[in-house]
Amino acid sequence: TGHDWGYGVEDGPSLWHQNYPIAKGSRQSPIDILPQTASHDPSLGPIALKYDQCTSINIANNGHSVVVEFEDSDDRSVIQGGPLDNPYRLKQFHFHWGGKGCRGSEHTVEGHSYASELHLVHWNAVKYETFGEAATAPDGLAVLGIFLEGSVTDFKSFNPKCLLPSSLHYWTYLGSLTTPPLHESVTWIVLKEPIAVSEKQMSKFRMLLFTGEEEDQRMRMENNFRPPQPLKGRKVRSSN
Ligand SMILES: NS(=O)(=O)/N=C1/NCCO1
Ligand SMILES: [Zn+2]
Repeated sequence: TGHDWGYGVEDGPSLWHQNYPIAKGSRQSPIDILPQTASHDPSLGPIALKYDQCTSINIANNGHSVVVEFEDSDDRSVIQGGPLDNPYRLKQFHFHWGGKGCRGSEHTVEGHSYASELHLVHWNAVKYETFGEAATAPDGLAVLGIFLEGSVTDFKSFNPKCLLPSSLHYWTYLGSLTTPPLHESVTWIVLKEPIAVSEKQMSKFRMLLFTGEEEDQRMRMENNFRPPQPLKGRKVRSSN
């Protein structure tokens, strides 16, 4: 029941193509970002985040991550500017992390992984009626990726505004969802500066459980990240 995919040996990222052939597509995510190769594009303006009136609805363990859902019936929480032609509405945020140490992020920077990666998922409500419809359109989604690295500071609350680093410099490229159905509908915006989370907070993520096939099979939820995918000729652009 539930999803036909996971991060284990029997259902992990290398097998997803069996049920989701687009896994071998031409704009898959995540990728390994090479800062020297990213072309600096002066036409790329700053990204603007309006999360002040954000209204979270719930926080849930969906078996693959911990997800915080938002009210998306109006434009109270949007991202715009940068590579985006329209404002995109905040739908949810979730995390990917590793079992220990500094593996756990999905995007990597010159092969360097971070302990975790936060994804703020937004959809183009100007062009599409629902998140589901936007999720299958090439310009339907915009995901803001933020690296988390272990540090001794304590973790702030879940208000996305206070989760942001001081600099909003970013890399951007056209990619996909990193979890099935892997739709190639995402404009990725990955911030260059990581935010610091405490080891205590990281250990809390690691305590979240995957739901096993049999409810009594409580498997540990960790290493819920897809490895980098082929660039296939795509260009990664850099804000200033
Ligand atoms: N890891 S990801 O690309 O943000 N994947 C998803 N799936 C549903 C919403 O975001
Ligand atoms: Zn994600």
